[in-house]
Amino acid sequence: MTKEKAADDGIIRVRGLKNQFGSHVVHENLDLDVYRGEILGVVGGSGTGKSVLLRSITGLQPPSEGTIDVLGTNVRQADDDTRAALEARWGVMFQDGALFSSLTVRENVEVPMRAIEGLDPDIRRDLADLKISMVGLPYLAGDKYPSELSGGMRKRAGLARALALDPEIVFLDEPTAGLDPIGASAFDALIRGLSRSLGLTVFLVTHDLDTLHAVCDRIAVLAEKRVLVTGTMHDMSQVEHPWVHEYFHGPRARAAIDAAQCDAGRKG
Ligand SMILES: Nc1ncnc2c1ncn2[C@@H]1O[C@H](COP(=O)(O)OP(=O)(O)OP(=O)(O)O)[C@@H](O)[C@H]1O
Repeated sequence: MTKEKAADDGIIRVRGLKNQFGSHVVHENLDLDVYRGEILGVVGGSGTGKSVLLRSITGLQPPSEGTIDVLGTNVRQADDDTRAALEARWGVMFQDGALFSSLTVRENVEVPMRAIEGLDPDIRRDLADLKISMVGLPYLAGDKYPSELSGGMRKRAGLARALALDPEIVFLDEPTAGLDPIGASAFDALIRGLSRSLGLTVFLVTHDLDTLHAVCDRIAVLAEKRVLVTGTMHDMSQVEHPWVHEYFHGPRARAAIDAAQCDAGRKG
């Protein structure tokens, strides 16, 4: 996947985005393209506005300025019906899974499906169980409440809910945060496998260098209130900007490169 992708492959197109809270300008003149079928990793220092960007694209955080097109629809100008139809074509997984604590995992996954008129409850239940198994949770997890699950299982449940309506795009906010390294690698493999098998486009906010190596086709770096640079991991290693250089050449970056090479060696 390269920066020269054809414009009609663009599935998300952000132009001139501005987000401001009081006098605090988080984004200014931010442009970003996400291409169909790719896994885009969004990185940047703490407070650079990665989550705000995700929330702007998904309509949860109305920006001060700019245009946001998703799947050919201008998100900011869409009427309620158009927005509802659009929201059915994407799924969002928030950091903590954002599950309803009073519902079982299966009931949580069924929540987005309740918007489908005339869907038989038994079929809805079966579909929810299918999503639960797709994310690698044991069958019995469907009957459990979020509080009865480990952090990693809750994240998987959150992903199952994001996949409830067979979306074309999934937005993931720090999916591996708080997981141990083995759990994080397993989650990386799950994201990669689902993206490839379902043809999903993935917008993935992360701090996790291992995830960038293992999962992402392309990286977008947020700095100086905008998307400073986009490209492959290899492209990132050539960028001279101080934050980008430190992030992609620091001790953690070297450890992640060693781990990725080790993994490639095992597979090869
Ligand atoms: N609703 C809000 N009201 C006021 N300020 C906000 C609001 N949402 C976000 N911000 C501010 O916007 C900035 C960007 O926040 P955001 O959570 O997007 O950063 P981030 O890059 O995701 O950070 P981190 O990597 O630490 O999660 C922060 O300074 C935050 O305090």
